[in-house]
Amino acid sequence: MADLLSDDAVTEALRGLPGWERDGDSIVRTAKLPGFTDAIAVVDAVAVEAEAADHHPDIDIRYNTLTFRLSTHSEGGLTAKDPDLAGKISAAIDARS
Ligand SMILES: C[C@H](O)[C@H](O)[C@H]1CNC2=NC(N)=NC(=O)C2=N1
Repeated sequence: MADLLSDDAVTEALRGLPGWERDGDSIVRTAKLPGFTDAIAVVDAVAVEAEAADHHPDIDIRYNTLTFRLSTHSEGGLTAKDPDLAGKISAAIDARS
């Protein structure tokens, strides 16, 4: 169980997450990597983080461009789990950009 974030809390969290935007009940980031294998390496690193957090992003893979979408399905919106994992996804992107 995790509490839904207020609109202000979401705005505040996104201030510390460059590249992430709110889309309704989700936060979303698209990132272009140098190539396909870099993109897959990011997905692989994110899979490890997602399993550790028991929190899983929707991932769209288009050649070297990844789109991550985060929402807490069990709560029907955004909780602290979403910006937490967003930060880890951004670190995985930065490490391979
Ligand atoms: C049973 C398991 O803990 C749940 O299904 C987890 C798994 N991963 C999840 N991921 C996301 N994004 N939202 C959830 O509510 C969620 N629930």
